[in-house]
Amino acid sequence: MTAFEEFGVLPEIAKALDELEWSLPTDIQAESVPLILGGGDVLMAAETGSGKTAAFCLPVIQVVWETLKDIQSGKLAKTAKESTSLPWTMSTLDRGNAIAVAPDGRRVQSREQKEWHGVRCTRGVKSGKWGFEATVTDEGLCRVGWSSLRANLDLGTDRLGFGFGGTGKKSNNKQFDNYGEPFGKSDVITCLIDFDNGEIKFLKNGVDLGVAFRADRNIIKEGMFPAVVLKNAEMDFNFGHKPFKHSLPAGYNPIQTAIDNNLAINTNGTFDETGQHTKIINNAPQAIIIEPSRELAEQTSNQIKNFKKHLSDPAVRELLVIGGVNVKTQISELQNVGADIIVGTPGRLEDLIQGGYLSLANCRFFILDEADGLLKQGYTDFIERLHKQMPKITSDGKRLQMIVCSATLHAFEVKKMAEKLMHFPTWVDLKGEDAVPETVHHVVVKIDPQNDKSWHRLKRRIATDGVHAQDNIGPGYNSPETLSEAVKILKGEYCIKSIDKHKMDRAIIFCRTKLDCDNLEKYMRQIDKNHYSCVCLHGDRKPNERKANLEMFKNQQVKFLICTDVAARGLDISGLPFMINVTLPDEKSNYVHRIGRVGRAERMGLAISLVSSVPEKVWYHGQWCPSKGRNCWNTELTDRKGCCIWYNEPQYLADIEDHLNITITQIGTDLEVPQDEFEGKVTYGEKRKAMGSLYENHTAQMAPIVKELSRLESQAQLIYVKRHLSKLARSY
Ligand SMILES: Nc1ncnc2c1ncn2[C@@H]1O[C@H](COP(=O)(O)OP(=O)(O)OP(=O)(O)O)[C@@H](O)[C@H]1O
Repeated sequence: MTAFEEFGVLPEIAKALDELEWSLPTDIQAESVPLILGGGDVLMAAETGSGKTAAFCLPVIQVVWETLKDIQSGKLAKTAKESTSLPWTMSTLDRGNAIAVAPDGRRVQSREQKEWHGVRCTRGVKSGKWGFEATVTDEGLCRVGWSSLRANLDLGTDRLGFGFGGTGKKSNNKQFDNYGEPFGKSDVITCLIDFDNGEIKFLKNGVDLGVAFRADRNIIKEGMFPAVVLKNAEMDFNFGHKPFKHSLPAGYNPIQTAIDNNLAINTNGTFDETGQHTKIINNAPQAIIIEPSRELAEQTSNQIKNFKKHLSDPAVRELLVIGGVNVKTQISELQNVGADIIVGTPGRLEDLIQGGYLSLANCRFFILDEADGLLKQGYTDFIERLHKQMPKITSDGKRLQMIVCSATLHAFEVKKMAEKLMHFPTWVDLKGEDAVPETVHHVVVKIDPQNDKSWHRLKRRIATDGVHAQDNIGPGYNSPETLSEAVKILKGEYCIKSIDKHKMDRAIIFCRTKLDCDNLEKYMRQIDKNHYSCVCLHGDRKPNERKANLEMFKNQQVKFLICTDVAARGLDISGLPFMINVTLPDEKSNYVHRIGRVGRAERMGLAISLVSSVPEKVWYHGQWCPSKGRNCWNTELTDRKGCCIWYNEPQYLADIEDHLNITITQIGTDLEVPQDEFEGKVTYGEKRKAMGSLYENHTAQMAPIVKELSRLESQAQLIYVKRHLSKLARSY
């Protein structure tokens, strides 16, 4: 049995992992895989390169395959029917689409903040005197009571439903009147119905609040069912499966004891109407994985292909849905071949869903990779819209699982979203804060045009972004504009110097703008197109070119990949030894992601950031820029409706250090990187050799101590034996 199988992974998937020479799960995989297989919502925070992709892909593929297998064998239809026909639980069929019912059917939760969502019980009563208890288990708004099967799920808004709300109002047919008193978290509401007198009343924590409704007998005789409607709230129900907290008034019985003529069955929602999970529908996948960039989506999709390759009968169908690819091909694939797992970017996913080509009706896994990045890019509404359309409980009684991951998950936006959308989520958080892996050596070098005046006399230099084209600048000036231009020129030089100094033959280089990338690409090619062979990856390059460039870099046909933050997250380039930040990212979390392109899968990596010591005036084209940056020459500052800002890099560096709670090593302009005090000399791109040698050292260091301990141990034993013997001698 492989180590992965011990964590519950199917042998067929474990075989694929074995072929990839993955012998052990990484820490994040060991913690997350069992949680996801067990049905939980998970927030997965772990360093870059720690194997998060497999941590969610493996269990998702497995559950999807097992579900397909059950559907194929007809087992699912049977279990689904059994689970929803459980007596005296809240129904998974007769409920609003944003209300979750816990697996035992007795706790319900809605995280929808703007709308009410209701649910009814699987059983009801049509004569006699009955009661049940509902306990408020979380803050929020709730209304609980009785309704007939024909009533609106928004309890109390039509003639057929009778509710008592937390604000201290009773309601029927949209008429809200004061009743009893308000209730909230931890309060227990007993709901009572007396068919003989047509009375409905409530107790709060055992105190009788009096008759709330005298109901029309013609209505209640159809059968009345326990019902609740929630707005961002949670309630727990006891129909009599355990002792009530407060005894029922005389003459009333626990509703669960109703039988025969007293009993009514909830027939709302049948499998033929809603139970799509019992059949395979081509365009209704079981899992949606959202990635922030096309490259990352493609990478995840490739990983899935690798992991599932030995799963057959039925095969798991996965589909990549990204922009830049013909949409008609994707639609035809969805309609004709179908997909069980979809990996996509937000734009194209939205198009397919809006167009009705992709249905979320069977979705049971909603996965946000690089979740903080997606939220910061403004996809909050999109994510909420999709979540709203997904059933919170599938008709076979399984809960929608949401999995959210990133190396920088400790962001306000993520916590807010988790509170709103996730149900009882577990944080798998290996460090408790955003952190840089030990395998990444990251340093900064200060670029100071006042100290390093080499920019005065350069014969050949990088083309700059043109921000100072209209300014009076030059070596004779000492203006901020001159220094800003000088920094841009010097950064080109230091980038080349870094490559030469560390004999880099493979590196990813991050620039702030697409224009900066293009300029650096031209400059490197101009110096020596073979020695500095390079390609660009940024949003202005055509999808095919982006793809081809990344492939060329991965296959080592070119040495350098120059990119914007579009490539900051997630890209996994095997054994990449070096990265250079020509400018620090505007968004501090992206520092962690950018430098995390090296030092992955236990290989060592070096990240050098060039940080200007003076302010640099740079482009900043906002929504207001009519050309969105193309050929824009508005060098006014943004507060004057222009398209430039003064970039304060030392401040960005301080923010990053503050966020990571570290001081990043500063190296001199000779770019010499000090040896690591533990690792000694490191070969970047290689696995940590230190593991072996350090261990040997460690053994040598420990040897005299172990010897001394062993001497003391035998001395202690001798003393004990001597004492024991002399004691024995004395007793005889
Ligand atoms: N159990 C394992 N054994 C060996 N290699 C692994 C294992 N798990 C993952 N890897 C490899 O580690 C590398 C990093 O994995 P992955 O891309 O999933 O990292 P990540 O945590 O998602 O990083 P990022 O935060 O940068 O997206 C990949 O090359 C992957 O193939």
